[in-house]
Amino acid sequence: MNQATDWAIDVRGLTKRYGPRTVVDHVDLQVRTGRICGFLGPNGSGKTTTIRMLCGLLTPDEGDGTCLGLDIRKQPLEIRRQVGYMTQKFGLYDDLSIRQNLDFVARLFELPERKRAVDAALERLGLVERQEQLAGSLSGGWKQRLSLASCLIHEPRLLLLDEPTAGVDPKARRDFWDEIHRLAAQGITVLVSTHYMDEAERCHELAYIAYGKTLARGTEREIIEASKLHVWAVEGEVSQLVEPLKKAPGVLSVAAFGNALHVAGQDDAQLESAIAPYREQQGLRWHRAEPNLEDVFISLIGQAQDNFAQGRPPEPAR
Ligand SMILES: Nc1ncnc2c1ncn2[C@@H]1O[C@H](COP(=O)(O)OP(=O)(O)OP(=O)(O)O)[C@@H](O)[C@H]1O
Repeated sequence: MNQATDWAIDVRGLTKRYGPRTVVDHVDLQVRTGRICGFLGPNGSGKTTTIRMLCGLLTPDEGDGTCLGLDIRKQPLEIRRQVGYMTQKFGLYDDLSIRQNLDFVARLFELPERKRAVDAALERLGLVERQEQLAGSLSGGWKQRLSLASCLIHEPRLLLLDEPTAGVDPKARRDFWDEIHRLAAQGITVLVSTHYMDEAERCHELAYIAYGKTLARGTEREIIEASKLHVWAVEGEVSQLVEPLKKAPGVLSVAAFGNALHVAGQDDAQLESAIAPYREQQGLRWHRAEPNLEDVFISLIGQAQDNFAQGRPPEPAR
C-alpha cells in the first residue's frame, strides 16, 4: 500500500468557530486504513463537529486534509459517496419497514442494483427475518442495527459513527462491536465516538478531545504511558475521602471503581503527601494500582479545565 492511500483519515489543524466560540481548535487526526479509532471527550467537546467536517457536511474555518485520499474542502460530494455516517439521532423513517428504509437509502445513493444491495445489507446485519417490521416498533438495539445497515448499503470504505451505542443494552453493544471488528477486518476504517470506556478499550487507537483541543492520541497503552500518572487505590470506608482528596494539591483525579477509589496524580511525592493523612486510618486498605484509561481521561479533563479557566491552551499528552 502506498503512503497516499495508507491513511483513511489524514487531517491537520481542523478548526471550526461559531461566533466568538472556537468549538474545534486545530485538531489533527490520522487513522490508517482498516483501523478502528475511538473518538472520546466530554459532552460538547467538538466530536460531532469534527466528524461533520471530515465527511464534507461542514466546511472548516481552518485546516485541511484528506478522507480516503479525497480533499475535505474540494471533494465533499465524492467523500460522502464513500463514507457511511451514522448520526446520533435515529435518522430513518419510523413508519416504513426495515426493507423500505433500506430501499429508500439505496435510492438516495442511486445504487444500480438496489434489490441486491438491500438484500445484502439485511443479510449482513441479521435483519432478514424482521425486514417487514416497522422501524418505529424496533427496540434500541435493532434500530441501531438498522442504522448501521443503512450506513453500509453503498459499501463505504470509511465509517464515521457518532455515539452509535448510546442507550443500547450491553448484549446489543457487544454484538455491535463484534460487527465493527468484522468490518475492520475487511479493510473498512472506523472512527467511532463513544463515552463508554469498555468500548474505548476495543479500539485499535484513540483520540481524546476537550474544549475542541486534542489532549491525547495513540493506543490505550501509549496514552496511559504518556499520562505519567501514579495511582493509589483505597478500599473500605472511602466515601468521606472523596471531597478532601479532590481538593488536595497534586491530586488530578479521584474516581470510584467498584469498591475501590482511585486517587491519581503525576507527582508521586505530592500524591503520597495528599494521601498521608488517611494512610493509617482504620478500615482503609491502600495499595498502588496501574492507571486505567478512565483515570487518565478524568485527569486530563481536570487539567484542561484549569488551563481553560486561566486562558491557557492545554498541552497535548504527546
Ligand atoms: N450550529 C452550531 N451553532 C452554534 N454552536 C454549535 C453548533 N453546533 C455545535 N455547536 C456547539 O459546539 C460545541 C461542540 O459541539 P459538538 O456537538 O461537536 O460536541 P460533541 O463532542 O459531539 O458533544 P456530545 O458528546 O454531547 O455529542 C458545543 O458547545 C455545541 O453547543
